[in-house]
Amino acid sequence: MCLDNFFTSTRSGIADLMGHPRFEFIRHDVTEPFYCECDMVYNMACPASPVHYQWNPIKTTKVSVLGTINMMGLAKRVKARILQASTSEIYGDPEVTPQSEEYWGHVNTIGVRSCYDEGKRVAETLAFDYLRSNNVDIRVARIFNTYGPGMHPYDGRVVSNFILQALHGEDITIYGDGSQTRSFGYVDDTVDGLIRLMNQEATIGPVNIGNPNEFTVKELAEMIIELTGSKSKIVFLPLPGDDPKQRRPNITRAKALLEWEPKVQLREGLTKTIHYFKVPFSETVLNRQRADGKHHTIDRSCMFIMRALAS
Ligand SMILES: O=C(O)[C@H]1O[C@H](OP(=O)(O)OP(=O)(O)OC[C@H]2O[C@@H](n3ccc(=O)[nH]c3=O)[C@H](O)[C@@H]2O)[C@H](O)[C@@H](O)[C@@H]1O
Repeated sequence: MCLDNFFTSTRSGIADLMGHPRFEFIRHDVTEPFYCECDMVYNMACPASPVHYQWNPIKTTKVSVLGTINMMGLAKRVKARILQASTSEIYGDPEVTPQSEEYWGHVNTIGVRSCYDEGKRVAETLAFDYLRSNNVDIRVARIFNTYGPGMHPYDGRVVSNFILQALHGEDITIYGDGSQTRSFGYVDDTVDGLIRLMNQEATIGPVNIGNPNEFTVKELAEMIIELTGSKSKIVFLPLPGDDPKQRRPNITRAKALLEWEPKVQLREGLTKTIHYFKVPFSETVLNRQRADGKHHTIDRSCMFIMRALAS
């Protein structure tokens, strides 16, 4: 069963699953309670791109707070195991590197990113309080900068922005001087890590799920220009408020307890992602529709809103 309100996604993302006998889609916003029978809940709900989550920051906080309360309540009622998707952003602008799960973070409570960072921190607190108060069977994953095929072209995050700019021959927009670092995790590795965390008994978390290989944003831009063979030029724009200077996971816990580590490194992952973006978005959707012989409504207005938000 999949719940989504399509705030940052489109129907095309699940088009190939529609009609599958073991897949059920329900349009729902997790800030409202939800009732069903289930064994496991993955609470992944929340806009994750800074452009999206800052667009309606109060709603972003509501998703992390009310949404987590509603999903924890569901897990409590039906005695389901629940995995809460947390984020590297709970470490804020970290003063230690790499970031291990013991680090409490360095977060601005009143900045433009606080709705997401503090919202996700409260979501972790709620998960552990539901465990302590109601014995809910929780798992908490801290996900680091995931990218890959399936991303919305106008997601607004750095990987999709740079690839689209490179493919269209537009300027590559580096915010700041490009010396800030990120550690990019390929989507298949992230999904594998989340499923392993859900399906084991050794730890409830929090567990960092990310690739410890760290790159500057400028290195990322140069790699994407090289892999696409683009003639795009790099331009430098102002750095957004509270943008973290460095981010790199310590994954000792995931290695030891989940026997997990990333398999796909950045160059390979980017190559697959570039290939995905080379097929025009609408064509990808149409191909999927042709493949399963069904017609699915494409929420085109969403694409245009995303483009406006990202610009
Ligand atoms: O994935 C994570 O661990 C978390 O961090 C991300 O935040 P951020 O790392 O800032 O994500 P991006 O928007 O992709 O930015 C990465 C870096 O690239 C820079 N950037 C972004 C976009 C762009 O066009 N140019 C550019 O230089 C940003 O300023 C930032 O320094 C997102 O908030 C979440 O997806 C997530 O929870």
